[in-house]
Amino acid sequence: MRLIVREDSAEVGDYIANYIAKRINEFEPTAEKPFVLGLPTGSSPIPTYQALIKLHKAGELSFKHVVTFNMDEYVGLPQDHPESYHTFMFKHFFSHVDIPPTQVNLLDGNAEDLIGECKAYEEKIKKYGGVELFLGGIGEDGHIAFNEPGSSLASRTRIKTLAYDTILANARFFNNDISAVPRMALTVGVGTVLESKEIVVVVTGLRKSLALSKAIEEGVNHLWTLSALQLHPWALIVVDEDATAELHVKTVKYFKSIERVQDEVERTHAELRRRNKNAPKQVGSME
Ligand SMILES: N[C@@H]1[C@@H](O)[C@H](O)[C@@H](COP(=O)(O)O)O[C@@H]1O
Repeated sequence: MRLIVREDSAEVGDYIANYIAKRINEFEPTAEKPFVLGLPTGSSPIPTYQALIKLHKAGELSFKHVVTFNMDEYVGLPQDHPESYHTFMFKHFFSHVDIPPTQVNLLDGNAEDLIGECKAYEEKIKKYGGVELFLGGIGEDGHIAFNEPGSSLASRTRIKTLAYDTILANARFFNNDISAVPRMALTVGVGTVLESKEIVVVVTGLRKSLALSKAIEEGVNHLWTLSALQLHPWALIVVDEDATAELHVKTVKYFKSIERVQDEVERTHAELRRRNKNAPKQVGSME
């Protein structure tokens, strides 16, 4: 696992957007071989979406051959409700880029057969050959998507009852009216996320600092579902300084030093490739 620390949420957003853009561009997606991208909602990924939109408007990134799968959606909230994740995604991202709406996948929290909806979602992901990169955010209790504490680390897309803490945390989006927050959601499982080729998670703000320390400084534990990332071969967490508040100074210094060494290695390789086109493209990884 890699941890990248940036000064604030705007820098985190820029870092992740550039990272995703590089992955998509290197993949060279086509209609036959689209790039499959998993996406989250929440306030933390908004700077990433803004930075991705900027890259798109600058002509550096296209979503024409990108297929997206969102992580989760509330159950029972009308699709056009201002706080549905469907509305969120179009408002903050999809409406500003060139992704064809037919390539956007969101769970339908109003489906008559919710279990069937979850099953079909998993099947559709499989049909595309799996998710290439899953971008995620976390809740204060360390949940990834809506995989609340105690979720099976092998869980798949399913209906989930929300933890009371999450209902409280999300009440800010419903005029602080706790009773207006849906009690259930459809969410991809921890197992679904772990199956993607690569995972990138955004963690910003002091509120998330305890969850971050539990997830990376302690063992894999279903009470902090983000910790399951430790089992993944290619996981990256990008955080701001505030989110590191509960980490040991040693941990932060360690991950910062790895980033410095990796930058140096990449610069050396870029220089080698400039001088000798036959130099190997791959440099060592940091996972
Ligand atoms: N289900 C979503 C999560 O997927 C998201 O990560 C979390 C964080 O939201 P925020 O970034 O606003 O703190 O919100 C909800 O709980």
